Amino acid sequence: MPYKKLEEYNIQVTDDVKNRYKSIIEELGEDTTRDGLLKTPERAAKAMLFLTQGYHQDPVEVLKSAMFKESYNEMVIVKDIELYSLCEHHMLPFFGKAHIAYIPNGNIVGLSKLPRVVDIFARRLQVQERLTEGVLDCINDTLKPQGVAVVIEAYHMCMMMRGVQKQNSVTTTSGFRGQFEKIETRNEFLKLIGK
Ligand SMILES: Nc1nc2c(ncn2[C@@H]2O[C@H](COP(=O)(O)OP(=O)(O)OP(=O)(O)O)[C@@H](O)[C@H]2O)c(=O)[nH]1
Ligand SMILES: [Zn+2]
Repeated sequence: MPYKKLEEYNIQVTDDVKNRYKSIIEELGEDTTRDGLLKTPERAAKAMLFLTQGYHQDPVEVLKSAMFKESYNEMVIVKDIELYSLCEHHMLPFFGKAHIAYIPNGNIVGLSKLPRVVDIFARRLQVQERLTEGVLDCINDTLKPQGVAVVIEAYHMCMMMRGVQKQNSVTTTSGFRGQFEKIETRNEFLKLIGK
């Protein structure tokens, strides 16, 4: 699929999706002809298409579009990348931060591309574990660095608003490849992100 910048993404809402949202709202007991709800099926459909636009975007293309030959071979860290995703079990948001590090192996990548890759994987129906591995493997396979590390910390609305109703529990997932499999490199990264 061709690489488009997120802001250029053209979202099409079909009447079919709109009508399905309308039926759901009516099933919930609401009146879809009242003023406030008239445009809600369309708005909801648009919002959901926005939140799942990652299915139409290629993270490999994003990384390849800004890879530069450089001899720098120390750790590069982009931390505190905010992320918003949807859990695939309840289609409720989970949100938090991603921290990414890599050690180049001849190529560096445009820094903004790392948050873009996070967004592409986050804007799909996800579990936090697969989101973490998706970002990790994409960077590892495309950039082929000496090592890559990804840590994600997130709050899950399905555990906050419903279900067990725990407001303060944070889920942390992580993945390490290459040099970061060595304990001292991993510890340096964790120290630099404040963990
Ligand atoms: N591993 C993992 N689990 C998740 C994630 N997001 C949501 N879940 C969990 O997915 C599970 C789905 O379990 P089910 O028992 O089928 O669903 P449920 O009856 O709604 O479960 P409760 O949330 O416990 O009420 C729940 O335990 C959620 O907390 C995630 O990113 N990773
Ligand atoms: Zn859930």
